[in-house]
Parts: sequence; structure tokens; C-alpha cells
Amino acid sequence: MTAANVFSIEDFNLWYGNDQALYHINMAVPRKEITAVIGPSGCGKSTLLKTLNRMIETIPIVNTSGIIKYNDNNIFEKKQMVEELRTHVGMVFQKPNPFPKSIYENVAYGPKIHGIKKKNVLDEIVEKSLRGAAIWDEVKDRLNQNAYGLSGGQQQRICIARCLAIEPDVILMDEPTSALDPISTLKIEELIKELKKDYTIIIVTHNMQQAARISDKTAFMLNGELVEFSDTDQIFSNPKDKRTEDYITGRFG
Ligand SMILES: Nc1ncnc2c1ncn2[C@@H]1O[C@H](COP(=O)(O)OP(=O)(O)OP(=O)(O)O)[C@@H](O)[C@H]1O
Repeated sequence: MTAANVFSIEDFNLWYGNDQALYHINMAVPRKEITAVIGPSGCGKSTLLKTLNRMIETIPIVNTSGIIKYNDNNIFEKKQMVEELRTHVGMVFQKPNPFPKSIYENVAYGPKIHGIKKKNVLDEIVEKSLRGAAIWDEVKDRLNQNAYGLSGGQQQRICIARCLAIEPDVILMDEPTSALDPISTLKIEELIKELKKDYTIIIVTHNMQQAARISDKTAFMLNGELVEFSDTDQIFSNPKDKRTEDYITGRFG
């Protein structure tokens, strides 16, 4: 693996009990780029994503084989690495899931857990994170209001701010716009492109147009296999594998 890659996935397999969900995945995720993972329902996109911050291991029947390196270290090597890994690899979910707390407390939550107590330091982190998530101007005068009072799109940007507050290296996004209207979706897409300057982003999406619009690299999965992984332009204009072509031209899905 070169330093240009954040993750290097090497012959990775995953089982839920006796059912194999991922087969021999090999993939290197480039730093500070947007990598989209596409494929039909049930092909293993979320499973792969949730493996990268070891969230998948909260499901007791999961077994794995193979190696996933994060910055040259195998993430499965030491149990105690999990918490550290999750401070570097943040996650944003399909449905906005703010805590039932104020906007400020939502964003300050992670830093507080990591021991930051000083009000002025927390204030700075909250402002920086909300600015980073392109929602500061909309909420700066109501930081003490409950985050539930915001629209779905705003709540999702609060969740992105909450993720930025722990200063991650990588942001995993599991269909972050599928619960949002088209305008909120476009705002989040613009934001994701902006975030690429500072972060590596891996996004699972059902929406092929979204992958084509925002990603640099695209991984196409089918039945637990990584069929093709390449520059997004290449995948959408000149796919190498017939199955990729069939999928992107809508022959199945
Ligand atoms: N908790 C679980 N227990 C058992 N099997 C699971 C579990 N979660 C997922 N699976 C199975 O693993 C396979 C891959 O599922 P996964 O959710 O990763 O696919 P996906 O591509 O993200 O699907 P979708 O686009 O519908 O979210 C499917 O066959 C699914 O049924």
C-alpha cells in the first residue's frame, strides 16, 4: 500500500453465521477523494462500509477473514484499536439521527467524550464544525434549540457537523441523502464535494446519478463481490465488465 491510500482491503471475506456476504474483496481507497460504492440491494455495500470502522462487529454472528489496513495497520489486529479507529473514521447514516439535545450539544458531544471541557474550546469546535458542514449561518442564532426542530436536510448537516467535531480522517456515508428531498440532497452533495478538500469520503448510494455527479472512484458490487473498481468516468462511460455495463444502463437493479 502507498501512502496515497487510506484503506487497503486485501482478500476480505465476511459471513453472517453460515451465509457469506462478502467474497474476496480487494480494493484500495484513495486519500482525499470521494469513493462511491454502488450495486443492487443486498449486494453487500453497507456491510463493506460498516466493516471499515468495525461497526459490523456489533453483530455477534459476523466472522471475517482477510486484511483491511488503515494507514498501514490491520484494523483487526488489536481489539483496543476499535475506539481509536472510530475517532479517525466517522460515520453518517441514512436517516439523520441527531440526539434529542440542542444543536450545540449535538456537536459538542464527541469532543466532550474525548475530555474537552473548556467552554471556549468547545465553542470554537462547534462553530468550526457547523461551518464545515455548511449550516452555521442557518443555526448560529439558535444553537440552544433542540436539533429535532430542524428540517431533515438540516438535521443531516448537523450529523455531518457532529462527525467533523471529532476531527476524523475518513467519513463513511451510508446513503446519506436517501431520506431527503431533492434540494436538500443537492446541498449535501455540494457539501460532500467541499469536504473532499480535507477528508476522505466513502459513500454508499443507490443513486447512480449521485455516484456519477460526486465521486472520483466508483466500486460496483454484485452478490457480495466487487465486480469493478475504477475511476468514476471510466465506470460510467466505458465499463470493463459486462455486469457493470448492464447495471449502469439499467438492465437490472
Ligand atoms: N444483520 C444481518 N444478519 C444476517 N444477514 C445480514 C445482516 N445484514 C445484512 N445481511 C445480509 O448480507 C447481505 C448484504 O447486505 P447489505 O445490507 O450489506 O447489502 P446492501 O448492498 O447495503 O443492501 P441495501 O442497498 O438494500 O441496503 C444481504 O444478503 C443481507 O441479507
